[in-house]
Amino acid sequence: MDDIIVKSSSHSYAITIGENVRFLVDNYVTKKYSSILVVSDKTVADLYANDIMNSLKGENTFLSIVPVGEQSKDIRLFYQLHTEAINHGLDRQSLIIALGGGVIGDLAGFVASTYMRGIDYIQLPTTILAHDSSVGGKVAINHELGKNLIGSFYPPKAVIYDTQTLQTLSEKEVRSGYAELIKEALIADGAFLNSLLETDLFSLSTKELEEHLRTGIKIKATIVEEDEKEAGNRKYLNLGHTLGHALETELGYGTITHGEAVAIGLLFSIHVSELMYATKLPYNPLLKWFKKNHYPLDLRNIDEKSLLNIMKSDKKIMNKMIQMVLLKDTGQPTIQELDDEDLHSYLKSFITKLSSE
Ligand SMILES: NC(=O)c1ccc[n+]([C@@H]2O[C@H](COP(=O)([O-])OP(=O)(O)OC[C@H]3O[C@@H](n4cnc5c(N)ncnc54)[C@H](O)[C@@H]3O)[C@@H](O)[C@H]2O)c1
Ligand SMILES: O=C(O)C(=O)C[C@@H](O)[C@H](O)[C@H](O)COP(=O)(O)O
Ligand SMILES: [Zn+2]
Repeated sequence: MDDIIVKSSSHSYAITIGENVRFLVDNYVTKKYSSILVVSDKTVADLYANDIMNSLKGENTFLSIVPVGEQSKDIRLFYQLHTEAINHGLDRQSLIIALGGGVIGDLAGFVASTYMRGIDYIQLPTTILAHDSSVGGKVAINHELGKNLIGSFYPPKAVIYDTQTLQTLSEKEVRSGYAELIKEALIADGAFLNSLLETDLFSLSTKELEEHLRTGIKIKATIVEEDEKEAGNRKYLNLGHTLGHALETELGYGTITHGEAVAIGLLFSIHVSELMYATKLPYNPLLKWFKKNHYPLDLRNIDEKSLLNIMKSDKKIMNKMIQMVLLKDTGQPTIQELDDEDLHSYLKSFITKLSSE
C-alpha cells in the first residue's frame, strides 16, 4: 500500500505502514549518517531491537534502553540520553531512531530536537497509540506539574510503522491506542466513528486494525499539515485531553495509560458539549463501547479540586481561562473558553453521572 506523505514547514516525510517493514529500516534511512542511536524501552528492545540493529548493520550504530513507561518522559532520562549520545560521539550528521510507543517517540524526538541544537530522527512506532504520537512532530517530556510541559515541534524525517509489532501488545495497550482513534473519528469522521463502535477490541483482525490506523493517520496528517504549530485547527486533536492529561498527572504518571485517561476525557468533553450546546452526541454508545472493552472509568475517589488546578496549567490556557475542545456535532469540533466555576460544575455533574452508570 502507498505511503502517506506529510508536508511540514521544514520538509516532507513519508509514513510507511506494513507488515515486517522493520526488517527493511536500512532502506528507509536514505541519507548517509555518521552514526545512529536507536532509543527504545526495555520491553520493546527485548522484542525488536535486534531486528532493527541487524537491518542497520553499520559500525557506528548504538542502542540506548530506558525503563518502560510514562515515567521515562522525564528530565533525568532526557539528560541521560544526551550523555549517551555525547559518549557515543554523535555529531550533527547523526540520526536518532525512536523504536517504541509514544513515550519513546516523545522522549527520543525531544532529545533529537535539542542535541547540538537539533539532529535528524526517525519514528519506528510499535503501539497503536503511536499512530498519533509518531505523526506531527510534537515531542516532549513531562513536568511533575503537568504533561508535556517541556517540548517542541520537531517533525521526524520518516515514520516506519511495522504493523506486525502490534501483535505483541497487551489488551490494555490496544484499548489505549483505540481511544485516540475514537478521538480522531469524533472530530472528523462520523462514519469512521460508527465503524470503530462496531469493533470488538478482543477479536480485531489485522486488516481491520490496519484500516483503522490508516484512517486515523490520514485525519491527523491532514490537520497537522494545515496547522503544524497548533495556532488553530490542531487544537482539535486535544479533544478529551484537558481532563485526560489532568488525570494522568493527578493519579501519577503511568498509573493510568494516556489512552485510558483520554477515553474518560472524551466522555467529559461530550458531557460538557451536550449541556453547553443543547445537542445530542453519542455519549451513551461510546460509554457502552468503553464498558464492553473494559476501559477503566471509575472516578469516585478522585480529588476534583486538585484536577481543576492541574487543568489550569494546560497548554491551551489563554488569559488564565481554560480552552476546552468541544463538539457541536460529530465531526464539528470547536474551542470553548470556560471559567473555573463552570468547569467545576461540569466536572461535578460528570463525575456524578459516570458514577451512577
Ligand atoms: N506527540 C504526540 O503527538 C502524542 C500523541 C499521543 C500521545 N502522546 C504520548 O504518547 C505516550 C503514550 O504512548 P504509548 O501508549 O505508546 O505508551 P508507551 O510508549 O509507554 O507504550 C505502552 C506500553 O507498551 C509497551 N510496548 C510498546 N510497543 C510494544 C509492542 N509492540 N509489544 C509489546 N509491548 C509494547 C511499552 O513497553 C509500554 O509498556 C504518552 O506519553 C502521550 O502523552 C504523544
Ligand atoms: O498532535 C496533537 O496536536 C495532539 O494534541 C495529539 C494528542 O493526542 C497528544 O496527546 C499530544 O501530545 C497532546 O499535546 P499537548 O500539546 O496537549 O501536550
Ligand atoms: Zn493524546
